[in-house]
Amino acid sequence: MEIFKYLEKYDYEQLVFCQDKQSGLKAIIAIHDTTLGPALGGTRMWTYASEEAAIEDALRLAKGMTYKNAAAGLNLGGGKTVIIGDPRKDKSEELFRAFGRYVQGLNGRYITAEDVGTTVADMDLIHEETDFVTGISPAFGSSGNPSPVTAFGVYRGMKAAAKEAFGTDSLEGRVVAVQGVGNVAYTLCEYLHKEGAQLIVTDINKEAVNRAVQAFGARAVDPDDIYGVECDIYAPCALGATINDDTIPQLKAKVIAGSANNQLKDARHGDIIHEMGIVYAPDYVINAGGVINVADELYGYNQERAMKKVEQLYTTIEKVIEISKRDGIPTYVAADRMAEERIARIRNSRSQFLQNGHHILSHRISR
Ligand SMILES: NC(=O)c1ccc[n+]([C@@H]2O[C@H](COP(=O)([O-])OP(=O)(O)OC[C@H]3O[C@@H](n4cnc5c(N)ncnc54)[C@H](O)[C@@H]3O)[C@@H](O)[C@H]2O)c1
Ligand SMILES: CC(C)C[C@H](N)C(=O)O
Repeated sequence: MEIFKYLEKYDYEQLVFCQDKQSGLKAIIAIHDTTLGPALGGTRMWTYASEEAAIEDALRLAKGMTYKNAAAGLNLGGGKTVIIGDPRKDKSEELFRAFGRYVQGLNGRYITAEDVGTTVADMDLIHEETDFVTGISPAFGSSGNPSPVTAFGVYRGMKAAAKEAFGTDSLEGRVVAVQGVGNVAYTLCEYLHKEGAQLIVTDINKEAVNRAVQAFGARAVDPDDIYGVECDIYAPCALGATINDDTIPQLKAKVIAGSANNQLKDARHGDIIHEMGIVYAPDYVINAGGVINVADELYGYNQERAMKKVEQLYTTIEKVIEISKRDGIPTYVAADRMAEERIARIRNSRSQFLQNGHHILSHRISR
C-alpha cells in the first residue's frame, strides 16, 4: 500500500503507529478529518490477517466516523483506532495504559471509546492515562456502555425506514432477520419483540443464538441462510460488507436497517439495492446512537438529553430518504451529501479568522 497516496486520495489528516514492546501494544490511530472538531471514534481490537489489513480497517473506519459524526450533527471529526491482537487473549492493563499514553500524546486531537473487541473496563484502563476517552464507567459520571443506546437508535431509524417501505412505522407483525445477536442486536431484539415483531436470528456464536431464541421466541437459522429468509427487514448487526454480489440476489427484505459499520461491500452495491426498491438506512446514520451518547460526556453526561438526541435518528433517516427521493439518488449517496455539506458549511464559516485564546504573536505584542 502506498500510504501517502492513499491518505491524499481520501484526504486523511494523520496516521499514527503506536508500538510498545513491554506491553505488546501494536495500534494504529487514524485521524480522517477534524474540521468539525476533535476526531472521536472507537478502538477496535481484532486479529488482522496482515498489517495492511489493519491499516485499511483503521482508515476506512475513521472516514466513516467523519461522516457519522457530521450526519449526526455533532461538532466532532472522525478517527478510529485498531489494536492488533486477540481480545480474548491479548488484553492487559499495561497494553491499554500504554495505548492511553499515545492518546494523551495527541493532546485532544483524537478522543476514543469502545468498538468491537473493547469494553467499558478497557476504557477505564485507558482513562488511567488520559482524559481523552469516553464510554468509561458511570462511576466517573460517564456514559458507560454505548451498545444499548446504539440499539435504540437503530430501532428508531428502522421504524422511519419501515414507514417509507410499508406506509406505517409500526413494526408489529413485521418479520425482522437479525444477523449477529451481540451487544447491540440483543437490545435491538428487545425493542422489536416488545413491539410485536417476529424475529429470525443468526450468529456464529451458538450461545448468543440460544439466548435470543429463549428470550424472544426467535427462529434460528444458520449464518449463511439469513440473507434468503422470507422477511420484511434485514438487520445486519455483525461485521461489515454483508451487502455484496453474493448476498443481494438472495434478499427478500424491503428494508435494510442494522447496526454494522460499512455494510455495503462497495458503493455500487448501494446502487443495486436502490434500483431494486429496497429502502436502505445508511449504516453510519442509523448506528450513530453510541457516538451521540458518548459525545454527550463532553458536555457533562446527561442520559435524558442523550436519549432525546438519539431518538431524533428517526428524523435523520427521514431526511436522508427525502433527499434521496428529491434528487433521485440512493440513500447512501444522500447521506454522504448531507454529511459533506455540513462539513463544507463549517469549513467555510471557519475561514473568517477568529482569535481563540492567546494570539500566536502575543509574546511579541506584549514586548
Ligand atoms: N457497540 C456499539 O455501540 C456500536 C456502534 C456503532 C456500530 N456498531 C457496529 O455494530 C456491529 C455490532 O456491534 P456489537 O457491539 O454488537 O458487536 P458484538 O461483537 O457484541 O456483536 C457482533 C455479533 O456478531 C456475531 N458475528 C460475527 N460474525 C458473524 C457472522 N458472519 N454471522 C453471524 N454472526 C456473526 C458475533 O458472534 C457477535 O455475537 C459492529 O459492526 C459494530 O462496528 C456498534
Ligand atoms: C464512539 C463509539 C461509540 C463508536 C462506535 N463504536 C461506532 O462505530 O460508532
